[in-house]
Amino acid sequence: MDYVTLNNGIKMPQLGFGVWQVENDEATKAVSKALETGYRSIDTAMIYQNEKGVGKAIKDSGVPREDLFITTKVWNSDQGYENTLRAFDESLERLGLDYVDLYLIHWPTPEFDDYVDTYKAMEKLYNDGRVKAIGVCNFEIEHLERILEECEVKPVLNQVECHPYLAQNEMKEFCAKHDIFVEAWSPLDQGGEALRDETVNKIAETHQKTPAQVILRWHLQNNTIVIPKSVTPSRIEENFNVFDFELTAEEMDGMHQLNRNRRNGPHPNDMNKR
Ligand SMILES: NC(=O)C1=CN([C@@H]2O[C@H](COP(=O)(O)OP(=O)(O)OC[C@H]3O[C@@H](n4cnc5c(N)ncnc54)[C@H](OP(=O)(O)O)[C@@H]3O)[C@@H](O)[C@H]2O)C=CC1
Ligand SMILES: O=C1CO[C@H](CO)[C@@H](O)[C@@H]1O
Repeated sequence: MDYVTLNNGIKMPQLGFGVWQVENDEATKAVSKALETGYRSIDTAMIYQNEKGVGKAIKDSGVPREDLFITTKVWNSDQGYENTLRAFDESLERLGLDYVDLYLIHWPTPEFDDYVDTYKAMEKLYNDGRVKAIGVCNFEIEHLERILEECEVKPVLNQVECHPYLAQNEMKEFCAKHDIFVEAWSPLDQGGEALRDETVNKIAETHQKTPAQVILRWHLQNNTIVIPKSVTPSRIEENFNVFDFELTAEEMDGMHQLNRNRRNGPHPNDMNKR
């Protein structure tokens, strides 16, 4: 397992495990399998409604708390200073933890213009030692610039949709300049088209690996943090088994050519649902 060092000195596994669209009981099973396999970073959110199931797997696993890296997120309807503090307490209780490693704003919802207040509540949680790191999701460069100008604690990462068909090159460049990691959500294109891509499949054949492993390797070699989701035990293992091969510069270049700026999720400026 490779770790990255975030801009506040905290270490985070570069490969983690996502649990969107997994209900509590199934989340307990999937996270238990992931922890057994060796994953140490789990990505959930209040809106996934599975923090309890995730918490149960953590508790049952017996893995020491300090070896785990647990991420959850404040949902759109909980934004604002006081709401965020309350939502955080509720998430912590559902998870059965006394701190989380990373707390993220789920969407900027720019029409409501309260992500700066939300972030300031997260700074309080950070300064009080209740979260080890804070960051954002789905922020555009203009949103990040406001946080960098108006707040004191730099976000450690921006979690955005990213896969070979949505490479996020501009965001990667901006984040690298500011010592902020990009974390890829839907890193496997939600199990869709990118896994069937001809270039990806040819590279997979060369290395005797699967298309998913090749895509995860591309993310890792781009210095991106990844959180693939699966409820299938064999895929949970497959997605973890990506540290014994490397893509060549030429293969990386071939993968970079696949970008077509094609999203599965909404554009962040269009996500203003509360
Ligand atoms: N901040 C945000 O706004 C968002 C964050 N996220 C986070 O990112 C995580 C990952 O993104 P997600 O959208 O779930 O999509 P992923 O790109 O991780 O793809 C998950 C899908 O791919 C399938 N899959 C997994 N591994 C393989 C494999 N090796 N071969 C073939 N198919 C595979 C899974 O099927 P199966 O489970 O049946 O095995 C599932 O259908 C989420 O779970 C969540 O934690 C996601 C969306 C938005
Ligand atoms: O993480 C995510 C998955 O769930 C949400 C919807 O329920 C999405 O909006 C979000 O991007």
